[in-house]
Amino acid sequence: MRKHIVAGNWKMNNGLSQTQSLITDLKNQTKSSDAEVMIAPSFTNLWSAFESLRKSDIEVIAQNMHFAEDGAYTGEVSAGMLKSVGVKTVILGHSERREYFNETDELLAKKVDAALAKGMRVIFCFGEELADRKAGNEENIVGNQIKNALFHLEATAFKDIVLAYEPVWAIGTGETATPEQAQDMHAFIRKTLANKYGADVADSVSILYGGSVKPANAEEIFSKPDVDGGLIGGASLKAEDFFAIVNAF
Ligand SMILES: O=C(CO)COP(=O)(O)O
Repeated sequence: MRKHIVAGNWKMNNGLSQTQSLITDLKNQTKSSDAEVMIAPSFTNLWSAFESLRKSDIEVIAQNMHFAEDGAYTGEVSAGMLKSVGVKTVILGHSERREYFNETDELLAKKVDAALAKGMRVIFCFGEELADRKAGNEENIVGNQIKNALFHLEATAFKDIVLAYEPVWAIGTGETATPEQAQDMHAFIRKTLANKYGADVADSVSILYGGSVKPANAEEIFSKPDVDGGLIGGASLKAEDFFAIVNAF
């Protein structure tokens, strides 16, 4: 059985006191689904979030990392640093990193390798832009993003990989992929994995959908057979909304 996962990507939101109050609110929520729950606060709040959630089953994860072990990379954070504050999972390849920080497939391949080498789990994000979808080119774009950053890996590496399909046109826009569009793309992603690594690997990898998931649409999206969870932006900043989504499974 593939894992159901709901992860909140807080992006560049919440200072220390807001982080602590949101975590208090999260701890007051009741989980009634089998989904693994994760939150990704900013780097500055990882340690305090980890400490506050030590006894909870909400995992604290990071939004990004550098590929180098350490050294002269001003402003960057390594896998080792993340592990030193209890973080075991990192989001890589978010479209905002690709767009605003010029992260390429080639760079992301190095980051994936660095994270896996440290024994971390990776939530690897990708997705097409609106123009790609309008041109009917979305499968090509997504297929290449996956191949270029991940297909140098051995099959065994996929036990530590979670995929997140986030169509850029649906992020923060209020526009969601329809459940059918999400299902079609997730099925394509699984087929792409199966062609390279075989059905066993393809069937074992959780594929999350991200892009304007809200309490009102989560249940329908999560009901699709190849949608194994969600990567949630805006709606993860309110504990009640986030748990309504967690409990949509
Ligand atoms: O980018 C996202 C999660 O990583 C999605 O953001 P929204 O849920 O705000 O559209």
